[in-house]
Amino acid sequence: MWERSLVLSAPGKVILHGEHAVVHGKVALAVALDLRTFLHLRPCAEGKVCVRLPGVGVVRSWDTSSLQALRRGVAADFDESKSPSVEQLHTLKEFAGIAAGASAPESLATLAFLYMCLAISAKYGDVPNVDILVWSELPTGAGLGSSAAYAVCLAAALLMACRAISCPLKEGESTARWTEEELTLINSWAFQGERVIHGNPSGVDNAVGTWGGALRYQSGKITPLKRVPMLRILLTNTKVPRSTKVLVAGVKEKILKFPAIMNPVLDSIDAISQECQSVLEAMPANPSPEYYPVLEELFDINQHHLNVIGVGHPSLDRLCQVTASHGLHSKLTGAGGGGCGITLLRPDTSPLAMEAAKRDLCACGFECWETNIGAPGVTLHSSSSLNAEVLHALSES
Ligand SMILES: Nc1ncnc2c1ncn2[C@@H]1O[C@H](COP(=O)(O)OP(=O)(O)O)[C@@H](O)[C@H]1O
Ligand SMILES: C[C@@](O)(CCOP(=O)(O)O)CC(=O)O
Ligand SMILES: [Mg+2]
Repeated sequence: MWERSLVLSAPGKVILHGEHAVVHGKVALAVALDLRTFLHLRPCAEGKVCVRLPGVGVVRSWDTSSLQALRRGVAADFDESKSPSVEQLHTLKEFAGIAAGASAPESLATLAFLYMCLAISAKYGDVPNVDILVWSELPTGAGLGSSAAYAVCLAAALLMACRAISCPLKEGESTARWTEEELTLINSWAFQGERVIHGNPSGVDNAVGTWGGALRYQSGKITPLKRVPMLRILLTNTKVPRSTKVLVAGVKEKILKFPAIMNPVLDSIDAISQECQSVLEAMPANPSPEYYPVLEELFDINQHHLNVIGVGHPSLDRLCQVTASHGLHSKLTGAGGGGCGITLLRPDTSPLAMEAAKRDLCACGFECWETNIGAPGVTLHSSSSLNAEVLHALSES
């Protein structure tokens, strides 16, 4: 029963190779991050739907009856396989008092919530009386898939609230996950949320948020990587804000303008992803340094390609230069245009060299930290399993 208060979470992701190209049908390799978005779901007694999104400054509530009426007005063709239409989004914006062209984080987050709440409830029953709080360990709009983690959490919570999926947590268990079939449903609704936020997402980010681990993604086909070695990755946030939607649209424009020039670049990125997959799957769990020169060269080549397709940024160039001065190789990750870069750390990278690189990156105003990759996908938590930080966020709400 979901009637009790529940917490669920979904991870962010790092794209190793294939960002942007994956929107155009090429292969991407992506891994789940150990930074997560959390959602607290509880029933709202007074016939209301309440949503609090402290990360983007949203506190909204609506009467369930007004959402029900709104749904009747726009619901006819809600389906997890259909893109949200311009008309539907227009109606929802008017209802929520969001300006037509608004692209601010709070507007997109509210719109995604409203769309998913109405669409999921239209398919599975009445608009549920829910109180939803979402908070995240992920920086927003930095290339680590915060939009997908948000959409995956919303999809799982709303599907549970509408009883379209089970509440898999058994008495005495600290965490639980859903069946493959239920995860497929969560993923397809999360993709709709990503569509509201991104316009034209590939689906790789919500796939990682749903399934976790490390996977290859191409045109909706999700294949877990056979073997993933212990890769050490340094993540650096340049803190330069950017919008995935705008960057993805810019790449499309460039491809349309120069197809003969841009398509070979996308093919080359595809080949990089495939080459990287072969290397990773051939590597032992604790790889020796001899595997690294190829991985490093693939990072360098892809970073040049991403500049060619127009998603670089001076802050990312700086990041690459600084790490190169310490013998380390980096590329942007996610949509680029600022946001985060990843740096491959070798097994023989000395702690001293890494500290020096970190110090120089911080001196540029960047924030950096070492990450663990391959985290689990969307997960339901018992309150006893939540760590102190999560409990603190809950108690503050
Ligand atoms: N914790 C959150 N709460 C509400 N909305 C969020 C949250 N995290 C992300 N979002 C939504 O996702 C958008 C950022 O998505 P995007 O530009 O794709 O960047 P990224 O996915 O790389 O973080 C935000 O503008 C906001 O609408
Ligand atoms: C650029 C892209 O490949 C990844 C975007 O990731 P993010 O939103 O920047 O975390 C777009 C997509 O795959 O939908
Ligand atoms: Mg995103």
